[in-house]
Amino acid sequence: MSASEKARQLRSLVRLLTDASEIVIREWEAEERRGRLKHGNTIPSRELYDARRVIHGACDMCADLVQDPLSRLEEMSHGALTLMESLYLLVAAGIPDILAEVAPGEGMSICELSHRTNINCQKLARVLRLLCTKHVLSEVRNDHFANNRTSQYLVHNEPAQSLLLMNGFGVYTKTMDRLPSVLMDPAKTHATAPNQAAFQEALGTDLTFWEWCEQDVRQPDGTLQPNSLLKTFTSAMMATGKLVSSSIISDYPWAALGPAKVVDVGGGVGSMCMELAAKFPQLQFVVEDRKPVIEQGRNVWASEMPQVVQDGRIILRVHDFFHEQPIKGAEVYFLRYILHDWSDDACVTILTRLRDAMTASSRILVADMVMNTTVGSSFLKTAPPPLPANYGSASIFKNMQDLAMLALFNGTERTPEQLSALAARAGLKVVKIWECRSLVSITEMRLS
Ligand SMILES: C[S@@+](CC[C@H](N)C(=O)[O-])C[C@H]1O[C@@H](n2cnc3c(N)ncnc32)[C@H](O)[C@@H]1O
Repeated sequence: MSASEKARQLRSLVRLLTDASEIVIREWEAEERRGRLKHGNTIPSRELYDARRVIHGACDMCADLVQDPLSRLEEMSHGALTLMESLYLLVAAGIPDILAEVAPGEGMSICELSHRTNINCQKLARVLRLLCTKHVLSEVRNDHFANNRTSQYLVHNEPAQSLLLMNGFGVYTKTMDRLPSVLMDPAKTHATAPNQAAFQEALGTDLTFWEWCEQDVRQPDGTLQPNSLLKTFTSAMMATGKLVSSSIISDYPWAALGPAKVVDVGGGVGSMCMELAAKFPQLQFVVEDRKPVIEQGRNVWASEMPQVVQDGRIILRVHDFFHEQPIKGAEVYFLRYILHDWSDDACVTILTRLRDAMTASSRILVADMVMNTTVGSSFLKTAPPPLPANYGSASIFKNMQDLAMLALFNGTERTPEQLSALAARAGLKVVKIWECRSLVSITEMRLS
């Protein structure tokens, strides 16, 4: 790229940053006038949502433009694992909760933190300083650390803490470590089965991730106990679900469905339906999943939403989504975080079972990440140039999740075109992609 091209690009990015920043500042001021404190997971306006994406993508593109390529590559190559493990240590040692005991302006001395966590003082300081450099924590004066806006979010927040613990668990790091060798192995590179992924190579098992998680683990005293990863995973799913559920509720016209039946296929314990039930009293729900999950779900609903159970608005039933769908003609068949776990052929079977149960007024709502490429898609909003069509780094988490699905299950996050192709193979058509103000969008499918 010539000097003048680089200059043009840098100036354009800075203009984007300036304009988007003004939008963010206006929204902050409006919030302050309304006297409400905004937390990270409330729903932003469309304008604010897009401005955030622009700032995120443009900052990284500016860095790419001005940074030396080798230092950038070196930073990325070291960065992910080091950051992941530092975040893991932060949470595993309980540091955000400990720091919540002191005034943010004062902070806590590293000696006190070392005493409370039993971690060597100098070594702990180095880990915390890496997180300060990444703006996750603050060093308010020499050797004194305090929570900031980001680490404060973790304080006594078990689901959010579980998310960071889960990623730092050996299972995930070992699995990602085996991904390159599995992709380069001619015998394994084309595998699509959920028990022939990097996960099986890493853990030396033939079981799928789900089966492995549900196996009891022998303890040092010889007793068998449930795998602790399962509990952490369920809690982490709650944190991820919470991040996206408000946008799923706000960005699809649920109220217009009236007294409709929603079948949550592979619905887990039914956490999404709980949120919908609280908001839309006319809706009726069926949550379907595997037996151990449904048993857990019955307890959760009895304690959290007993009135909905008594009113007969919720049915929890054991159902394998590869078999005939027994609830015929429901208005909505909802699939959140299901298709991304499975290969195309498996997804076509899941969708075909639903197609066979649908009538003209039924729809399938797929709530998954919808991937955009840097080149763009006619189904999705395109970022302003010179950003790539998918807003660049603002979408990087989607690509990371996509590779996590590949490594764990041979699963995939899909583009609109790939979702349309799946729908067509199952005798369905995509009628609309509802772009939600979160990482997950809703793809609506009808009978074709
Ligand atoms: C990633 S979780 C998503 C759960 C829920 N939809 C949500 O958004 O919280 C995938 C779910 O699929 C369920 N599942 C896996 N295989 C299944 C099958 N063959 N039939 C029904 N449910 C299945 C799992 O038990 C799990 O609850």
